[in-house]
Amino acid sequence: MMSVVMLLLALIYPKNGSTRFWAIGNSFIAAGLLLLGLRNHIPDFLSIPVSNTFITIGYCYILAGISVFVGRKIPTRSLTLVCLTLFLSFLFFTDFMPNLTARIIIISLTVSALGFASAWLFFMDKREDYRFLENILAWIFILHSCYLILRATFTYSDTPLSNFMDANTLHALSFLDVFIFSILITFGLSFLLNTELQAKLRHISETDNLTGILNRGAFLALIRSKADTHQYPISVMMIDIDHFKKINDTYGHQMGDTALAFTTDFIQTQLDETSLFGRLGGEEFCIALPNTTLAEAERLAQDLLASLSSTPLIKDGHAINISISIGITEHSETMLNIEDSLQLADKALYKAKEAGRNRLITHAA
Ligand SMILES: Nc1nc2c(ncn2[C@@H]2O[C@H](COP(=O)(O)OP(=O)(O)OP(=O)(O)O)[C@@H](O)[C@H]2O)c(=O)[nH]1
Repeated sequence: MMSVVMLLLALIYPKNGSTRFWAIGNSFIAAGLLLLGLRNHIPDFLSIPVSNTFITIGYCYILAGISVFVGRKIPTRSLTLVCLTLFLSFLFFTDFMPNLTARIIIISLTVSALGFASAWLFFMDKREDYRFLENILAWIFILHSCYLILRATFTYSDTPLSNFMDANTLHALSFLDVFIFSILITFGLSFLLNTELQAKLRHISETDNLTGILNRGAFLALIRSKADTHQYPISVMMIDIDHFKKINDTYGHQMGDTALAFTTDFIQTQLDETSLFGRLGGEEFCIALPNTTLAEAERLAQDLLASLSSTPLIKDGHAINISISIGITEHSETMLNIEDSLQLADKALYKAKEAGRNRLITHAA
């Protein structure tokens, strides 16, 4: 049933690489358990080596899906080696030296190792959006793996088993363990997909698709939240590209777009990670610098003006000089709201345009 859920998710999210791996993984585990349950009704080859290899392949696929999800390379070679080794050792302990105890220990330790590796991958993922769910999933894998180690240890110290179907409660509980594990993991992974989808939607709704920086709405929301957390003084820089219409008119709209992206990238390289940078619309941008005085912001603006005007955009055989005008103000505790400060910076920008462009004007309170 859980593999059907995963297959449905893979159909709903066809572009998501991890879902496909998880769906295939769950299907292999389900097929392996089915073959295992048909013991005494089908040839031993199918109900022992093949079934256990299927289960192992299933866990390998789940681990591969997690690797894709967390942005790591799939350890294809190691996983293939694990499956091959398990298959051959199961063949050996089924046909050449039948030994149920050895088989239980091998499958338990193999699956628990894959479980620990999966948990490790989740723990190593540092993305905040997924932290909570990934920790829960990691612990589900760890608990499942610990149970399997317990099973291997008991099997090793217990009297040798001759028939799996006559095995004690710990072995019988394995079916329950896999059942509960599959349910928890399927739900956990689908919640994770949902969180990923939400994060993608949020990113799309907050990002300006031409420049990749914050759009107007997201920028204003973020700057308001910085003001709420009292990261004073917050210096605000309103920036507008000079004679941008001329670039569009002379070189075409596409070159205009390139100039916007070029200017954005240029400015972004001059900012540190505490700065907020957004495109307010057209060729107008805004930078908010929390915990930055007016004097520090002015220094940064001067550097920007000087370096941008001496770095032409080179494209299609053209060298286009781009300059910007900047209006700056400082938002302090005594001011009513951040929108007023943005307006003051905008007025200063207007003055910079009037004064001849390619300059900065400060609005001092
Ligand atoms: N290529 C391109 N052009 C845009 C975009 N958004 C706005 N524009 C154009 O930007 C131009 C802005 O022109 P103006 O507001 O007259 O300003 P300007 O030519 O930069 O002159 P000043 O600001 O006074 O220096 C308009 O022609 C808009 O059509 C965009 O996303 N891509």
